[in-house]
Amino acid sequence: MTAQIIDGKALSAKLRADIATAAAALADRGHRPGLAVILVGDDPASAVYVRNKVKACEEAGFHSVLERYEASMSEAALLARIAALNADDSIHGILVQMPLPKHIDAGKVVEAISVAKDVDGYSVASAGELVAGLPGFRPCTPYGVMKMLESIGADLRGKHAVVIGRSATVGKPMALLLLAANATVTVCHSATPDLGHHVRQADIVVAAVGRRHIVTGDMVKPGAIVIDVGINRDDEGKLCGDVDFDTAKDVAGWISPVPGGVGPMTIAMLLQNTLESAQRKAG
Ligand SMILES: Nc1nc2c(c(=O)[nH]1)N[C@@H](CN(C=O)c1ccc(C(=O)N[C@@H](CCC(=O)O)C(=O)O)cc1)CN2
Ligand SMILES: [Mg+2]
Repeated sequence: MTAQIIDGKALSAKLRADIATAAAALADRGHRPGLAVILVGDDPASAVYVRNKVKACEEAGFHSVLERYEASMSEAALLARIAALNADDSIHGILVQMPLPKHIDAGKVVEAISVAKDVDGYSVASAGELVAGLPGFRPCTPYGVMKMLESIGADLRGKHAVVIGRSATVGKPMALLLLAANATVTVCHSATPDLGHHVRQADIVVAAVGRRHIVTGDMVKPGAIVIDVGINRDDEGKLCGDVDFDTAKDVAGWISPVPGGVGPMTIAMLLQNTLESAQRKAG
C-alpha cells in the first residue's frame, strides 16, 4: 500500500483564500481583521516564521503590525507593549513569537494578552475553554491537524487516536480536540515504555514529540492516518519530521509530509482565529 498524501500546503492555501473572502466582507463593514506579531531577539527560524505570518496577513487582506525588539528587551517593556496592543481597537489578535529570551517569563507574557486577542490559544483561560468545551481560541497547530483530518473526511467517532507528545501547546490540546470529536485517545510521551505497542493499535497517529523518526513503518497499523507535527533536522541539516516517512508511507492509508504538512496549517489557523476574533467584536 502507498499512503495518500495530506497536503497541508494546498489545504492551507485553500483555507486562506476562504479567510480572505470573509475578511473582505468584514472590512466592508468597517471591521478589517488586525494581527500584531511581536518578535524579541534574533533567532533566525523565528524571524522566518514571523515574516511568513505577516505575509499571510497581507495576502488575506488583514491589517498587520510586526514589532521587532532586541533580545535585551526587558520583560516590563514587553508587558507594556502588550498592554498597549490590548487597548488598540484595530488589533484583534496578539501573537508573541516563541521561544522568548530566557530572562523573560513566557507564561507571564502569554497571560498578559487579553483572552479576547489570544489567537495563539496559549493562555490558561483559552486552555480552560477547551477543557470545558466552551468556544474559544484553539492552539493553531492542533487546530490545523483537526482541519487536515476533516479535509480527508476522517470519521473519528470511536476510532483509536494515539498522540505522541504532551506539550501544553500541541500534545495536550490535540488529545482534547480528538476527544471532543469522539475518538478514544491515548497520549504517549517520553516515559511511555514500548511506544510501538501503542502506535500499532492506532487508527490515527499524531506525532508531536520533536524526535526525528521516532515513528517507523513497522509501528503503523495498515491503513492508519499518520499526521506528523515534528520539525527536526537530519544529519545533513535537512528538515524532517517525527515519522520516518519512507517506511510509514508504505503502510499508512494517509500521511502528512514534513515539510508541507502541518507547518503551513499552523499559519492558516492563526488567520482563522484572528478572523473569528474580529467577527466576534463586530457582532
Ligand atoms: N507564538 C507562537 N510561537 C511558535 C509557534 C506558534 O504557533 N505560535 N509555533 C512554532 C513555530 N511556527 C510558528 O510560529 C511555525 C513553524 C513551522 C511552520 C512551517 O510552515 N514549517 C514548514 C517548514 C519550514 C522550514 O522550512 O523551516 C513546514 O512544515 O512545511 C510554520 C509555523 C514555534 N513558535
Ligand atoms: Mg511533548
